[in-house]
Formats: sequence, C-alpha cells, structure tokens
Amino acid sequence: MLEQEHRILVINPGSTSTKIGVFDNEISVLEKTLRHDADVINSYESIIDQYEFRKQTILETLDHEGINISKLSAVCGRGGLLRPIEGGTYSVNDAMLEDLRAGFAGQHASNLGGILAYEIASGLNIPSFIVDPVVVDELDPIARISGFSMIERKSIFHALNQKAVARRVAKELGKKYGELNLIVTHMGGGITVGAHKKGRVVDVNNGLHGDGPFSPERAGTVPAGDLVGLCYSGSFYREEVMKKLVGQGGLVGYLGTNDAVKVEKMIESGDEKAKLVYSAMAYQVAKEIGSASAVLGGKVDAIILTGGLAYGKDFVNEISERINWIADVIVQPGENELQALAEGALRVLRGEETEKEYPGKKADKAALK
Ligand SMILES: Nc1ncnc2c1ncn2[C@@H]1O[C@H](COP(=O)(O)OP(=O)(O)OP(=O)(O)O)[C@@H](O)[C@H]1O
Ligand SMILES: CCCC(=O)O
Repeated sequence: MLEQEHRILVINPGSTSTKIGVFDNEISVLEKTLRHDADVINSYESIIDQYEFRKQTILETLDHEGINISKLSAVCGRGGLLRPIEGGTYSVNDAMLEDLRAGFAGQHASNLGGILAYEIASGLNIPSFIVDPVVVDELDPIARISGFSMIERKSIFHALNQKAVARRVAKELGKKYGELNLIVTHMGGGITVGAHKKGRVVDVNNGLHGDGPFSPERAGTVPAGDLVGLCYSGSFYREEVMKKLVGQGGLVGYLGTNDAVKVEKMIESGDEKAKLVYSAMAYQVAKEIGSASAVLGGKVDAIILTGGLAYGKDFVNEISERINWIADVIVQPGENELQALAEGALRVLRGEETEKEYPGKKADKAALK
C-alpha cells in the first residue's frame, strides 16, 4: 500500500532570522533562512510584536517559491519559553498561545514559533504543533536540588536537537531511543549536556542563563560569591550583568567574538590567550560530560557531540581525549532542527505517537493539589 503523503510547513524563529522548511513526509522540498534586517527587528518593542511581519515574510516566501499552502497537512513551529513540560509533540492550544504571547518564562524568539504555526494553520483548517521546546523538563527530583534552598535547578536546553540526534543515533545503532543511555552534548552559541536515561533527559545544565560549561557567548557556571560581589559593586545595572553572562559571556567576553572559526584562526596565528580560552571551553565541556556519566552510573551507550562547534576537529579531539574512556564518541556536527520539527509532526500525523496537550495554568493547579 502506498504511504500517505503529508506536506508539513516547519518554522524555527531565531533572533535575527526565521528558518522555514517544507517537507513531504521526511523529504525536504524547501529550506530557507529568511534573514531579517536588524533595523526592522529592533523597530519592534518586543519579540511578540514581530509576529505579523514574520508571518507576512513567510507567506510571501512560500508564494515566491511556488508552494501552494492549501496543500499543507500541518504547520509545526519551534516551541518557546513555556511552563516546564515533558518532551514530545504538542498541539498548539489556547493555554499555550496565552503563555507564548505573555512570554511566561521570558522573551525568546522561539516563542513566535507556536504562534506563527497556529495562525497559518488555523486559516487553512489544519493542525498546528510544537515539538520538544527548550523548556522540556524530565529532570529527576534529585537533579532539581541546587544546594541553595531558595533556588531550584531548571531544565532549559536544546531539547529539539538533542532528542532528534539521540533518536537518529539510536536508529543507527539498531536500537530504540528509550532503550539507551546517552550523553548528548549540543555545542552552539550555548552549550548543553544532557544525560538521556532510556529516553528521558534526567539531568542537563540550564544553557540559557544557568549553569554548565561556558560557550561562545554565555558564561555558564561562575563563582557565586564573586558574582554577588560584582552585582553589588555599584558599577553595573542588572541588565548589564545579565548581558555579561548571556550574549557577552564565554568566548565573546575573553576574545571579542562568538565565532569559533575566527578563534581557530587566532590560534593558528600564534595567539596564546585564544589557545588557552578555547582549550578551557573544551575542558569544561569534558567535565560536564564526566558529571553526566556519573548521573548515568557509568552505564553509557554513547556520547554524542553535535551543534556548530562539533565541526571544529581540534576542539572535538580535545574533548574526546578527555572522555573517550567513558563510551564511544559519536560526532554529528550542526543541527537539523527543521527536519526534527517535521519528524515530530509526522510521528503524530502517522499515529506513531499521540499529540500531547499543553496544560497551561492547569499545571499550576495540579501542583497545588
Ligand atoms: N567549521 C566550523 N569549525 C568550528 N566551529 C564552527 C564551524 N562552523 C560553525 N562553527 C561554530 O559553531 C558556533 C555556532 O553553532 P550553531 O550554529 O549550532 O549555534 P546557534 O544555532 O547560533 O546557537 P544554538 O545552537 O545555541 O541555538 C559558532 O561559534 C561557529 O563559529
Ligand atoms: C539553551 C536553550 C536554547 C538557546 O540556546 O537559546
């Protein structure tokens, strides 16, 4: 019997661009990065206000590329800073739209993903979804304890790419994702290291403004007492300190660039500081992988290195040399978030998984019971 064809539009909004894709089942028929002029983006007061502009840009591009949107079966967007939820494919409902519009857990370009998917899909009377948003939270209770009773550790990470790569590697190993223990290390502008225990991310560093290794533009864990001292030095506003941690932290803070390719060139031309800092980033990633292996009790089927930094051969080698005694290291450079969004929607359209319902405020009520 011929397999039913599903045509899916996927939308991944980033801070300066919107990536879109059209997939016929798993096959990509169009992938485009729509770059937005910084002046246009900055002319909106908040990220949410960019909605109409981004929607029009997407629709005009699809029209220009000859994609007839009336033939779409579903629209799937990258999920944003919602309430903590377990991984999976969620249909966009009113509770989700409310939280995305309000920026429940903060402003992030991916908040637009679910809204754009819903608005395009509802006009066509087809379903809209989000898949594995950055707030996927499958932490074991023990991983939530920070050591400071007023602050709980949070799960904010590259869930979409981590889970997609983990599923792909499991398939290559002839296993199901839920049968394996994997350490997945996403190394992009931010770096997150997830301990995937039989299909659940039971511990991971909060890569947005939390803990873990420093990254091209984020500071990761910093000595707490010194940070408090800096905050109360009278020299900085709150926003300035936050910027130093996220955006201007990591490689940007030490070397003035978030581009690892440039840093590699600096090292080639004999820059000793660049060499030390780049090695320190590899060292911190390796340490985080070591802690994830302790979380998994040393029973690790594979360690996966992914994201843009995984293209850097020397960087990958430096990490591997420190951790390859734990398990095989599998390198899957780059990220394939558009494909991952399409696959998440497909699993539901084909009935392989049931779509999940975003609980919104109901989750708070359930927690109070
Ligand atoms: N060939 C390469 N060699 C080394 N580093 C590379 C290479 N290509 C890209 N990178 C680096 O990867 C980093 C960006 O990775 P990526 O594109 O995954 O990040 P992002 O999508 O901007 O952020 P995030 O993944 O956190 O959402 C940059 O520092 C970039 O210089
Ligand atoms: C860590 C969550 C995704 C991001 O880098 O913004």
